[in-house]
Amino acid sequence: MENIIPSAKFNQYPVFVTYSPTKGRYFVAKRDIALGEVVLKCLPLSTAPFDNHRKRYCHTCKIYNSSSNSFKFYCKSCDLCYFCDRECFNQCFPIDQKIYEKNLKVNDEKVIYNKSLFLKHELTCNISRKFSTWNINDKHMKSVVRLLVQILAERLIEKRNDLNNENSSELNEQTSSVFISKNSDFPVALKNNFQDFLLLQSHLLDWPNDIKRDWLKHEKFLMNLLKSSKLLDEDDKFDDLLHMISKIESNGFGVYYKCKGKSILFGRAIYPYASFFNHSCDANCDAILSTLVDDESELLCNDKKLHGEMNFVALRNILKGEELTISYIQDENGLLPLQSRRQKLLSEYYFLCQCCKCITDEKQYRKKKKNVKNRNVKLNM
Ligand SMILES: C[S@@+](CC[C@H](N)C(=O)[O-])C[C@H]1O[C@@H](n2cnc3c(N)ncnc32)[C@H](O)[C@@H]1O
Repeated sequence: MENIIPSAKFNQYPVFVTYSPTKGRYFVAKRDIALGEVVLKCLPLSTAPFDNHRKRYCHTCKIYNSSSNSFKFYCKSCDLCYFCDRECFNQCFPIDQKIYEKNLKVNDEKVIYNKSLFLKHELTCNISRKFSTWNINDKHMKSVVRLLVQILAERLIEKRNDLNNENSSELNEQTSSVFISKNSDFPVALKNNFQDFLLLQSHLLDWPNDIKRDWLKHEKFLMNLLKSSKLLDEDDKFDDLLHMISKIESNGFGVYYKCKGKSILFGRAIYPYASFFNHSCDANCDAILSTLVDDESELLCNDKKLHGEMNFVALRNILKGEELTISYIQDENGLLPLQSRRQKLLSEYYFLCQCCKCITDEKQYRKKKKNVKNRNVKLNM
């Protein structure tokens, strides 16, 4: 748990990671940070739209187009991966690669097919098709397993890469990047690999029995499914998978699009480095996804290479040495009382919130309680 991520990883950003026994690892400001400043940019390790949103979510560039009923390009085999245009389709299916290379260019920069995307799809297409036979209505569980499948595929690709003694940096280079751009903005978004995912915190041991029981009901189906696709290692036990599932649950980000002023959740994603943001009920940072569309369904960001990228932005001026936090729960106006906030975080994330606001509120609550008790004692005298 004390595994601290080397600061060098965040060289370009005004942050570093440190550790506290009560809250684990967390981000701290390396210098004063101004309101609105981007403190971190990350690319997803894996993303999973909910079933009813998959046809409007581009598997390659990660755009969500709420104004489209369904994208025209998709994998007819798994019916899970949809693509906003031919260009994105060809990133995943290099069959048309020759035609593609001849005809397509983005801003005069050569666009190459994404080897990692292609390999991952090859490894998971079969399993995605078999998913339709999974008798479960829980969209949360489904999206968690979809993320798990992609993460296991990532593990296999990285392992094969090591075995083949290939230049792993070459594949890692392509792991999360969609379009390779010569003049990408500085600082560039951070990419992650399976080892980064392994560093994340699991709360499996804190799970209530009913949650564990729910997952155990599906043990046979999931183990068979994963074994048949060769995504499992020989020594993988269901318990190992449950730890990964817990990592996904405790560290996953909801991905939203905007419609009529409301944020609508369309899936989940894993951004391992971004998972070092602890929660605060008075957070000083917020996560913004480049895939967002505004009320008129117009894309806020037209640059394909930036879709799926999560930007973390300062919500106020932050002093050097301050902890950087985001909010895991929705409480826009800060109206939820201490008990409700803590209860929500306990039931959804399995931890007792120790943020500054909760600690201050708790002290006030105790003081009030003590005063009432003293008053009652006096009245009884
Ligand atoms: C997304 S991770 C954040 C990074 C984490 N501290 C670590 O070391 O990996 C979420 C976990 O961090 C801890 N955490 C985050 N915010 C916290 C808070 N306000 N109070 C106590 N623990 C917190 C909890 O264990 C939670 O499950």
